[in-house]
Amino acid sequence: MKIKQLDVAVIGGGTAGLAAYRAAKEATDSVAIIEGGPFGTTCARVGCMPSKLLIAAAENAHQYDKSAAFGVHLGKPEINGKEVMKRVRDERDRFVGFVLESVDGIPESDKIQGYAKFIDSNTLQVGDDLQIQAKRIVIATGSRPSWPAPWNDLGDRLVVNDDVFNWDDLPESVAVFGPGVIGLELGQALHRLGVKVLMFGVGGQVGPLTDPDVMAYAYKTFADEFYLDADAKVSTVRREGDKVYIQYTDKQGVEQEALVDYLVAATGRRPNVDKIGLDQLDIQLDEKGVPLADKYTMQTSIANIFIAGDSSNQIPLLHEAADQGKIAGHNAGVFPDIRAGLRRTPIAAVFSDPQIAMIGESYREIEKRLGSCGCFTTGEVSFENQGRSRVMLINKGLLKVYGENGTGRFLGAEMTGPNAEHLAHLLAWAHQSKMTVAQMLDMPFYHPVIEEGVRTALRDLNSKLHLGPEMTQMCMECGPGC
Ligand SMILES: Cc1cc2nc3c(=O)[nH]c(=O)nc-3n(C[C@H](O)[C@H](O)[C@H](O)COP(=O)(O)OP(=O)(O)OC[C@H]3O[C@@H](n4cnc5c(N)ncnc54)[C@H](O)[C@@H]3O)c2cc1C
Ligand SMILES: NC(=O)c1ccc[n+]([C@@H]2O[C@H](COP(=O)([O-])OP(=O)(O)OC[C@H]3O[C@@H](n4cnc5c(N)ncnc54)[C@H](O)[C@@H]3O)[C@@H](O)[C@H]2O)c1
Repeated sequence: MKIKQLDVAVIGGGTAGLAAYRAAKEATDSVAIIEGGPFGTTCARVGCMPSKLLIAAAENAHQYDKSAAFGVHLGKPEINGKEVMKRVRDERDRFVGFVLESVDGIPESDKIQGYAKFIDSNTLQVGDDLQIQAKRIVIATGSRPSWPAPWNDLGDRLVVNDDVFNWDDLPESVAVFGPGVIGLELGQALHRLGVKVLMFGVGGQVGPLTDPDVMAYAYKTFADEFYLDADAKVSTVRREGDKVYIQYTDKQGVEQEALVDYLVAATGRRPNVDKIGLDQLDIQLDEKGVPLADKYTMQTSIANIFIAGDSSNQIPLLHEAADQGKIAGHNAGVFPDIRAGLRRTPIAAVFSDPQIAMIGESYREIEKRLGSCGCFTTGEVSFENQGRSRVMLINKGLLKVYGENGTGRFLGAEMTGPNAEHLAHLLAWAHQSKMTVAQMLDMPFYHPVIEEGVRTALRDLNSKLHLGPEMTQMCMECGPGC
């Protein structure tokens, strides 16, 4: 058995692991990163980037549906599935290439290929013939898709996001299970690219939303475009030849049968911490078996072990993985003199159409914290009559903004609607700056822009907080349709 001594060992060479490696390296030269699979990151290989590439193709195909309303008749698009998937794969490979270039810049002696498992809180077994003795360890092992075990009988007809981005061609039909973030993004994109899509959820949940009004709006909008039952009653799922047979009761209560090419499982992801030997450690775990960690230091209940990224089960998003990795790596490097790192205002965007965004505290969190004392108020705007959105024919959406009674502090927002990815940044920056609703309204707003919709929601909120004047409907002082 080969023994390697290190100050810091980072398990996992994804976004969080690479950030942790770099941060730890600033404090000590004795750092290594252990990767069990290929380098390249989930984001670039099978996550953020290929999903946005597929969506970009779908948005282009969708222009055809929209243009006639402007009097512009483009003709029915011919969608070449092979070309669509080739661009997705080629561009995906470019993004992976950029990551690999940066990994190439890491000295070979700092990179260890193999799957790591804890033997004790300072020792890792990597493969059969290497043991690493590390003073500090960062767990950055990411997450993987999870699905109900009986679906394994579908064999290669059961696919997850990783498989979709490797397709050579588009299939004719799919059933997407899980109208969460991945399900909505992939399912709607496939639908717009001409694939027949059935989408099934459980319990009525749509996307990551927690505000019931915004969720109901989003549900109706997506269900108007393709078959979506967010609280589906599916009685049979089985393989039939090269197809998947599905029996379900539709939203009208009628028994239906469908044969589709694939079942796309988008039923959530689980942190990769179940096979890394945590049972060898006396470490505190949450109800899902994930090590508990301080959100500001990323330190677990074992002082020399840190965790970052999707494996921490905190906020499974790319920028959070990078931030957490930096914090965990820095603290592993300077241990025991650890520091609280910067945690930014939460921001999340779903790249569906209309997009979905959440900023700051969610409605559910605010309701739990302030609901019983009646200490918060909600303002809202519908984008249906919002001027700029109507001009562009993207006038679908609802934005709800939440403010604290008395102080007028902006607490958070949930929305589905046009340009949500951009509006979310405005709102998140205001939230992180701890602005009040009145201060946000002091900021400039151009005309005619979609941001004027945000101003309407903030005015509504300020008025309901009894901090601003009554709302004037159809006010003309800032231009038509503001
Ligand atoms: C389809 C999809 C779309 C997404 N879109 C977005 C988006 O638009 N915006 C956004 O912010 N986020 C998005 N995400 C989420 C984002 O991709 C993740 O939050 C982020 O990539 C997590 O990074 P990570 O470093 O924690 O994990 P990873 O990048 O997965 O890295 C973990 C690494 O650890 C390795 N590993 C695991 N176990 C071991 C072990 N025992 N030993 C050694 N190595 C090990 C793995 O091989 C892997 O390389 C998306 C995710 C998916 C799946
Ligand atoms: N745009 C983005 O930022 C982006 C895009 C994709 C993924 N992500 C990240 O990846 C994470 C995982 O995404 P996800 O979509 O897999 O998880 P998710 O938790 O967002 O959605 C899973 C959905 O599946 C449903 N579900 C669970 N079991 C089911 C079953 N048996 N049948 C039908 N539906 C079922 C759940 O109710 C939920 O709606 C997200 O939380 C997000 O952090 C982010």
